[in-house]
Amino acid sequence: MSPSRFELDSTTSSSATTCNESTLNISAAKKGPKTTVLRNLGCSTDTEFKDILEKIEKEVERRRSLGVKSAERAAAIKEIYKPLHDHVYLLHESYMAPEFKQMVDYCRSDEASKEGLLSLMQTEAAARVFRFPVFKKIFCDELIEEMEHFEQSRSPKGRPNTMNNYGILLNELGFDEGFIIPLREQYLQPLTSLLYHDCGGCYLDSHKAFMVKYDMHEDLDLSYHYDNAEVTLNVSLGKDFTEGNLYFGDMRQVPLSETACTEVEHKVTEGILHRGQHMHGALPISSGQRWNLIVWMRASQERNKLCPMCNKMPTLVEGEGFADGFTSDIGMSLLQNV
Ligand SMILES: O=C(O)CCC(=O)C(=O)O
Ligand SMILES: [Fe+2]
Repeated sequence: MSPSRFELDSTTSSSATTCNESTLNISAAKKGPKTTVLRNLGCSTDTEFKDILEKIEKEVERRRSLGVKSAERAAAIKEIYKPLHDHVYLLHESYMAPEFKQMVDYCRSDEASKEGLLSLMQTEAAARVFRFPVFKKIFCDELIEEMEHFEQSRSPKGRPNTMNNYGILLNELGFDEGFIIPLREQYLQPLTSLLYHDCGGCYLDSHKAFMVKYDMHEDLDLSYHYDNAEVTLNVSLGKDFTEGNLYFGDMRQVPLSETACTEVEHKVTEGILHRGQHMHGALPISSGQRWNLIVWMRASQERNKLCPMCNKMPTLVEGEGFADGFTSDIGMSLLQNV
């Protein structure tokens, strides 16, 4: 039986901790040390406090309802959406680049070692950032066609996160069972076990998968950030575009002043594998349209101990589907007693 999945209680994670508690009593909060964050952000008058607290409450509510809204969209999509290419929802080896299959076969073999795998890979593009062919071009084209068909449909659309306004959440379309789960379990985990054994690569047990899309008239780039993931796969699917390379800095724990960034070219059909906590961003495209498949892979064994987003012991509430990839065997009451 698989354990239930949990998400972060957004009312108590990172900056929301201070802010949510402040909502209880603005005047009292203004006197306490917990408002330092808001003060440092320039909040000093009653009106400013009230405004910011309203915004925070709205954001907390938005995050709390994400799972339920997503499940509602998934149900509506199942009901009304007619796929263009049914076959792209089921992972098949014929979609994969031969180099990728060779790497996976090697990793599944008894003599597999990290050094052996590295010798099969094209490059280590930056520190522990690996680039290699994943899919055949024909499959990449069909997957984009399916996304465009979906985008044009009247189905509701879930966007991946606040930084990405035009991407598509793949679980809502029904990609998890037949495509992303087998890709993660049978093909990616053999690689990540060797490459990222120190950050959960051996026991990735859930994910969040989505498409990102950049276009001259829409989003052009993605700011510097880290992922809510232990390990991330990012596959360039097309279409034709210029520029839009990825860049990588250092792990998020390293101060920006001590970080030099490395630009990594990302070619269509190739995947880039990196640690979720490795800071990165996407440079603006200068023409065309760029689509990427992003799989944020999670290891509950890692994140149950330390939340990768706020670097604290997580405080959890029960969530829909994979939620944020946390699990619990000890029951909600204990988890919420923080
Ligand atoms: O656009 C890209 O290639 C990067 C996307 C990314 O880093 C993300 O969605 O987390
Ligand atoms: Fe990212």
